[in-house]
Amino acid sequence: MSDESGETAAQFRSGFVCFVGRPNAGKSTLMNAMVGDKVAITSSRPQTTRHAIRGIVHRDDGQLVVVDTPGLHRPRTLLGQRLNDVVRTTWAEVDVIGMCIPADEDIGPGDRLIAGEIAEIARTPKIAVVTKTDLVDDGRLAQQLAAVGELATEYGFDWADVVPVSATTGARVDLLAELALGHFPEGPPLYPEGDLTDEPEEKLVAELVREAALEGVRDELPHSIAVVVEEMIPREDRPEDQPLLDVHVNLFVERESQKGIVIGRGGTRLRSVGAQARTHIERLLGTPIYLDLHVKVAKDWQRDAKKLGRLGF
Ligand SMILES: Nc1nc2c(ncn2[C@@H]2O[C@H](COP(=O)(O)OP(=O)(O)OP(=O)(O)O)[C@@H](O)[C@H]2O)c(=O)[nH]1
Repeated sequence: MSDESGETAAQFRSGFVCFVGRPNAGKSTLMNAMVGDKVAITSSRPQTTRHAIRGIVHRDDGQLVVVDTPGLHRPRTLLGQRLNDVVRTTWAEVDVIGMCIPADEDIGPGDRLIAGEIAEIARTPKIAVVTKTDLVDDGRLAQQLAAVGELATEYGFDWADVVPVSATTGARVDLLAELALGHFPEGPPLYPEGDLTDEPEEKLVAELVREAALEGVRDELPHSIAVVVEEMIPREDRPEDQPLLDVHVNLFVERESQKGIVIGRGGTRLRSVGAQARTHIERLLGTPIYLDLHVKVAKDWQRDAKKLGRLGF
C-alpha cells in the first residue's frame, strides 16, 4: 500500500495471542494491562482463571485479540483435566504464544512442563514474556533472561522475542503488543472498535462475583467456588432516569461446611462480597444494580461431569 508521499504505509495486522504460564505467573494482570481495562479477574491465589477470556487491544497499526488461559498444571480432578484441555486447544489456534515467566521466581518444573508442550507446536512463534520485572533488580533480571534463553534451547526451539515487562508499572507492555503484532498476518480488525472483550456480560458479572468471593478465603475453598448468573432483568416501574438492574447470582460451593465460611457470621462476609462485587459490576455495566446473592451447595461439583456442565464448564 502506498500513501501520497510514495512511501509504503504499514499494513494493518490482526490476530490472536495467548499467554501461557504456570499459575500465578501474571497472565491475567498482563492481559488487563494490555487491554487497559479489567477484563480478566486476578488474584494472588493460583488457578484463578478458568475460561479462555479474550481481551481486545486496539492500535493504529493493528488489533490484538488476547486469549487468557488457565494455568497448566498436573490435574487432580475432572475440572483440572478440563482446564488443561482448554489450554491445549487454545494454543493450537493462536498466531502467537506468549509464555509468561515471573522475573522473581526460579524456573521450575511447571515452566519446563509448559516449555516442553509448546515446543511441540512448531510453526507458532513463541515470545518469552518475563513478568513482574518491578520486583527484581537489573542483575537478577539479566540472570532470568539468560535462564529463559536456556529453557528454549533445552527443548529445542527458539524464542521469536524475549520481552521483560511489568504489568504493574506498565513497563514495555506496549512493546510486547508491538512485537506480537509483528508476527500477525495482515488483515482487517476482527472486532468492532471499542469492544474490549467478546465475553458475554453475564460471564463477566459472574467472574466479578467470584473474584470478590475469593478474597480472604483459604486452602481448598477457592477451587470449590463456582458462580452462575441466573438472571439480569431491569426493574419495572422505575423512573427513566433512575434505572435499576436486578442481578440474581448463585454462588456454589462443594460442601455444607463451606457454605458457612462464605456466608460468614450473621452473613457479614457475604454482605461484603456483595458490596465489593456490586461496585465492580456497576462500573462494568454502567448502571446501578441490585445484587441478589445466594450460596448453594453443589456437592463435589468439581468431580461430577453433569454438575460441571450445568456450571458452565
Ligand atoms: N509486582 C507485580 N505483581 C504482579 C505483576 N503482574 C501480576 N502480579 C501479581 O501476581 C499475582 C498473580 O497474577 P495473575 O495475573 O492473577 O496471574 P495468572 O498467571 O493469571 O494466574 P492464574 O489465573 O492462576 O493462572 C497477583 O497477585 C498479581 O497482582 C507485576 O507486573 N508486578
